Formats: sequence, structure tokens, C-alpha cells
Amino acid sequence: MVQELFERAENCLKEQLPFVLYSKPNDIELIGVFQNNDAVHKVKDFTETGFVFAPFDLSSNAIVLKMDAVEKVQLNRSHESVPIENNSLKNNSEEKSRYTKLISNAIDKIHKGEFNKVVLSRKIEVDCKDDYFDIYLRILNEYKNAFCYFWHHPKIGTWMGATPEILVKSNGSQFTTMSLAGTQNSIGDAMPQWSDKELNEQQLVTDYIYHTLKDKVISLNSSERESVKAGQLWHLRTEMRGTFAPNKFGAVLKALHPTPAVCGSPLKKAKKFILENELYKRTFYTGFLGELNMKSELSRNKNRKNQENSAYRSVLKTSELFVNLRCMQLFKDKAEIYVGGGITADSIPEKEWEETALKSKTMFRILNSK
Ligand SMILES: C=C(O[C@H]1C=CC=C(C(=O)O)[C@@H]1O)C(=O)O
Repeated sequence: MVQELFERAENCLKEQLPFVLYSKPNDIELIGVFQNNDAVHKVKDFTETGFVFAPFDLSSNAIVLKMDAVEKVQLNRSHESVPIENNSLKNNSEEKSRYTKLISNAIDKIHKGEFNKVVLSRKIEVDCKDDYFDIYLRILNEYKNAFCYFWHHPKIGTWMGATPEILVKSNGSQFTTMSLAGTQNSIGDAMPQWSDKELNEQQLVTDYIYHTLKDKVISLNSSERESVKAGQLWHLRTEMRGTFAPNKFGAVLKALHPTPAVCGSPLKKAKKFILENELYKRTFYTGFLGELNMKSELSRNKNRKNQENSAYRSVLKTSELFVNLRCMQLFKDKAEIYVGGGITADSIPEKEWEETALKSKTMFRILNSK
């Protein structure tokens, strides 16, 4: 039962032990991973097994929670959205002027040819005294097609989110990834009409992923671009599938992170601009998280009896990693919501500000505090 899993996690909070609760997009299962001590296990080379929580800037360590205990329960996600207080965002003109100046500065650099795209972001502080489990239940009920997580490590912090973006999903040597960019508010049942700015912004991500991966993998194919809904927002998405050589998952992962959906292009120049100009630390926002190198058995001949089967089984490694978007860090009496957006030559600072305000509603609207 969900309640029992929540109680187990609540005890971990009290006893200062790490845990993560998560549900995969459109899944009816809630998974709890519990580590039985408070050690911080740092990732060395992504060959580790566990639940990984990686920062945007991998010069800081990614952390892996050991799966000392794993519990799965069925999730009866209510069909009705939970009534959510209509929080109104405070109009912060000082912050708006700071952020729009930062965007104008980035657009100048793009016009001067220093880079083509950079993803800029900001952090919004909100008072929040709600029970963590009430908040997480609202996330689970509200964002059924997202990866919904509640991560806690007593020495690192507490994070929650509902992300629409897969970084990479692998099964043996097969993998899928996606290019997700372009944002529009959803209005009624209307399908979004995309502008050239949004189409180009997303195409740039697709091209980057394709060119970055193509020499590192055996095969790579792209699907048609489509419009997908994430909460109240529309995005443009292109899925890509391929195969990599044995033991090359770490190389694929390192090549993919960070994509221009969260950093920019060319990568190094955009990242330098972010680290020097955003003036706050993203920490785990726009990093990635999820199951790393889980072992699953592949049965090669389903007709054979169990006792004969061992010779026909092989162990596959699977990973399912998501980009840490539409997320927040929780503290005793407040939450910090992280939001950003892609800046290109065609960006208009005022509109980019509004886009971050829209994105902040994904977490903002499930917080009851004023
Ligand atoms: C950086 C974020 O979103 C990325 C993913 C989808 C669409 C995006 C955009 O339209 O700019 C961003 O690239 C965020 O939500 O904080």
C-alpha cells in the first residue's frame, strides 16, 4: 500500500536515512529504494548500480543510492485532479529586470557568434510548510505521464519533481533518447502552433544529439517530430533510438549530458556562460536521475522448462535516466523551484521571462502555501 511505503519513507526522514520514491511515466507502480546507512556513494564512472542523482555540472559528484531494500506498491492514481489552490506568482520586478538583462546579454553574445543557444535558468523561493508526503501525493496524481520522484539524502537534501524528459533509457545494448525543447502554454483542446524560433530551437537539440552520438554508437535513428504535453505545457519532441557496443553505456551517457535542452550549443561555450553568469548554483536541477545499471534476466526460449532454462538466460543491464526538470528543493519552511528556457537569436527577453513563470507553475500549483 502507498500509505505503508510513505510510512517507511517517513521513518527514514526521522532516522536521517537516504531514500527515493518514484513512479515512471504512465506507470501504476510506486517504487521505494532505501539505503540502510547515511553514506554518500559517489559515482566514479557510471558502471555503478543503484539510483543515481547527478548534478548539472559533473565536476561535482553524482551520487548513487544503494538499493539495500526495494519495495514496489500499486498506485491507484485518482482520475480526478486533486483540487489545487490557485497560487498566484508574486510579481517580482527586481528579479524580472535582473533575469531579462541576463537574457539580453546572452542574445548579444549569440549575435556576436559566441554560441548559438544557451539555456538560462533561475530559482524561485516559495514559503512552504506542507507535509512532504502530501505534496508528493499531489505530484503523483497531477502528473501521471511524468517521472515523479521524491529523493532524500540527509547529507545532501530533499528534492521532488515531475520531469517530462528522458535523458537515456537502455536495455542491453539498445537505447532511446529524446530531444525535447520549445514550450507553449496549453489552452483548452487546441493543438499548439509552433513558431520558427521554437522549431529551430528544438531542431538544434536534435542535430546536436545526432552528431554527438553518431560516431560513438553502432546505429542511430530519429522519429518524426511531435508535440507532447507535460502538465499544462506543450513541448516539441523527437525520439531517437540506437544500439551501442558492449560496455559503452557510460560513454553514451557522458556524451549526452548536458544536452542543449538544458545547456546550449556549442556545449563548452554555453556551459561557461551559464557558470559565469547565472550567479547561482543549479546543483541537481538540469542534472539527471533514475535507475542505473539494473540487472534484468532475458529468457531466450520461453518454451523451455525452468530447470533447462538457465543455459538460455542472459543478464541484461537496463538504465532509465531522466533530466531533472520541473523540480524543487525542499527545506523546513520553504521550497526552491528551478526553471529555465532556451535562448536563441530570436528570443524576446520578456517572453522568456514569462516562459519560466509558466514552467514554475508545474511545482508551484501543487504547493498550498501562500
Ligand atoms: C530547462 C527547462 O526546460 C527545457 C526542456 C523543455 C523545453 C525547454 C524550452 O522550451 O526552453 C527547455 O529546453 C526547464 O523546464 O527548466
